[in-house]
Amino acid sequence: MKIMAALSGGVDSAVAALLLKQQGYDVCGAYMKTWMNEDASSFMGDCPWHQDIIDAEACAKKIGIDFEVVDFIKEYREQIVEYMVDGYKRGITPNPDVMCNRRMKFGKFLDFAKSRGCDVVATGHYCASTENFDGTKDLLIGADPSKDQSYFLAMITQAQLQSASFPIGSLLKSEVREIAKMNGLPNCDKKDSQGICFLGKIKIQDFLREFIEEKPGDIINAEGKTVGRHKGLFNYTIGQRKGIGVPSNTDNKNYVVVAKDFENNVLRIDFDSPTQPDLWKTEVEVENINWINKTLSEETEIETRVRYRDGLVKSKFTPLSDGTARVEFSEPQRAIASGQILALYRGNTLLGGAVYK
Ligand SMILES: Nc1ncnc2c1ncn2[C@@H]1O[C@H](COP(=O)(O)OP(=O)(O)OP(=O)(O)O)[C@@H](O)[C@H]1O
Repeated sequence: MKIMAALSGGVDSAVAALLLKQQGYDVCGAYMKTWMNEDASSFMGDCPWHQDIIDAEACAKKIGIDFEVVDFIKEYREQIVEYMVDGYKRGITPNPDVMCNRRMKFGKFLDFAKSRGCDVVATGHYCASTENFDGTKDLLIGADPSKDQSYFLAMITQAQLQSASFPIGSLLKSEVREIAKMNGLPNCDKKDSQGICFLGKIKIQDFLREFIEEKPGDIINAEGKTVGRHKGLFNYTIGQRKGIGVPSNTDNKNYVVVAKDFENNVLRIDFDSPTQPDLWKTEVEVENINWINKTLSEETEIETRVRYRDGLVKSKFTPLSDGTARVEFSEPQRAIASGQILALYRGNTLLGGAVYK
């Protein structure tokens, strides 16, 4: 079996490649050049990708595997950047990191790996997979609770999982760094990447401003009174407290964004309280449901993760006749935005994902 390691220049993917090599697999490595690398550099200024390629190549050399840089700039623009900009233009909140796994890393990049004679793509994600008796695979939560990245894989398919390897999923981050140090990987002290993978330190609003015309409109409070002007709805997130620009007229109560009324170009705000019905939801509808292995076609008690950094919540999943589903949470969940991803779990197993309607 030949494996292509997706090397980002970071320590996690370098250790993933190293472990596979040490286990005796035939491994090669590649860095995926995304849209950020060229198109965006004009308005994003200094980007760390030059260093990432240098680091990825230096690690490959140290591990003793072939390395190449693949140009996916056009594909990334079509598959991820356009999906994201288009979503914000329609008033929803897309999730480019989740889509990057489905469409790029285990989509275009996997196709490329196959064209190079590889059967599997290995990444440095903190998650794991196991094989069942019937040959299907399940995707499991990573062993390091503070690093688990299974959420980002909620929209991958069984076929993609069959061609995926997650060599560091059973390790803690501290162990990964230790392995990198012990084996002299040149990036062993490199800081972890943060934020949306292709934006790095750039604020999403600054990025979107390049593509979406800012349409100012009214800010309306719970009594229906216009209390200010917003700068364009894409600049705001449900649940946001800071930067609304409307001072609170009541002691000890702060305004929060509770809804983005896209049709009327209105930003709705209210006081932040656990009983605010737009802000706190015990029930949501989801669409575009993806099952990684088995489909749940009946009402089932499962766990869900509302967003990446959140814990698991006990939930009742009820499929509806039109391919959508209703999800009832055991306790209210804050600031759910349409277009974002709800990850579906049972115990340690990631069942799949769905998009908030
Ligand atoms: N530009 C890239 N080229 C190739 N593979 C990539 C690239 N960016 C990310 N990956 C792969 O996807 C995995 C998860 O990406 P993420 O951006 O979350 O990195 P990470 O968790 O910080 O890991 P790392 O330390 O390897 O950068 C990486 O471990 C790597 O295998």
